[in-house]
Amino acid sequence: MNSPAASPAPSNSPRFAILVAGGSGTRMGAGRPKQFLELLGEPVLLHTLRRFTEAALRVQECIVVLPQDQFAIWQELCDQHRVTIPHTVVAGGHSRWASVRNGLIHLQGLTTGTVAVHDGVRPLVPASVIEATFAAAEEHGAAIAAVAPKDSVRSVSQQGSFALDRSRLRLVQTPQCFELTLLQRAYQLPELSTFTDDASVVEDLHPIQLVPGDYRNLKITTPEDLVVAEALLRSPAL
Ligand SMILES: Nc1ccn([C@@H]2O[C@H](COP(=O)(O)OP(=O)(O)OP(=O)(O)O)[C@@H](O)[C@H]2O)c(=O)n1
Ligand SMILES: C[C@](O)(CO)[C@H](O)COP(=O)(O)O
Repeated sequence: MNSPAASPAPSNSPRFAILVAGGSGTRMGAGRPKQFLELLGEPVLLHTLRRFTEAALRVQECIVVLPQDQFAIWQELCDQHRVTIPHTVVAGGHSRWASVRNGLIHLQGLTTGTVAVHDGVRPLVPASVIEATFAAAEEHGAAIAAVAPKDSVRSVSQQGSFALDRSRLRLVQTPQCFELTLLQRAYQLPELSTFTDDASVVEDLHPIQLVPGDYRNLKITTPEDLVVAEALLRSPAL
């Protein structure tokens, strides 16, 4: 059931970011979790954290979600790279959903504000996309970044495959921003295997606004993504 659009948040309403980095990076197949692999000499997660701490974004607190057994590695990396960016580290869970929920537990008790959930392994997200997604969520309650597919798309089954109308499809990115109490309510519902992102957790409670994402905002998933990400980071346009 969809509830009516939230009333717009005031422009000084607090903003929070949950950066989920609790995964194990099986598709990357590297010796260490992909959030700690280096891009231009710095960990992927550090690039991501920096994106959310640009002053103009007014993010009050960044919560980094990591597997508990990786806290020490992250601390070592922060020491090694002299990281002074304030952030809170919270333990991850058995799935992305559980990691987001743990991030939200840290914000328990707060009743106002907007929260961005972002993959710790999307280090190239432009500040303009973060700002636009926060602003849309502050106006409408729930907003996510997405881009149109560039390739043709087919639906496959054991019977064969057929073409889909790509003009009706969008590829979903993060950040995904929500009015804090809406996201808290959505994450009190039971976990479903169909949840692949936060919009799928929220959509039965509230309509989701789509905000133009960015093709450079790739998710580091397989080894070639690292090569592309480094090339993009070197390009002056980002
Ligand atoms: N238990 C989990 C699983 C995933 N994530 C995070 O969710 C984001 C998107 O997930 P994905 O790219 O699938 O990361 P991994 O789960 O690490 O990768 P893989 O599926 O290849 O194992 C990543 O930032 C990942 O760290 C998380 O916080 N907690
Ligand atoms: C949240 C996400 O990045 C949006 O595209 C994506 O759904 C994560 O999926 P994954 O299966 O964890 O890679």
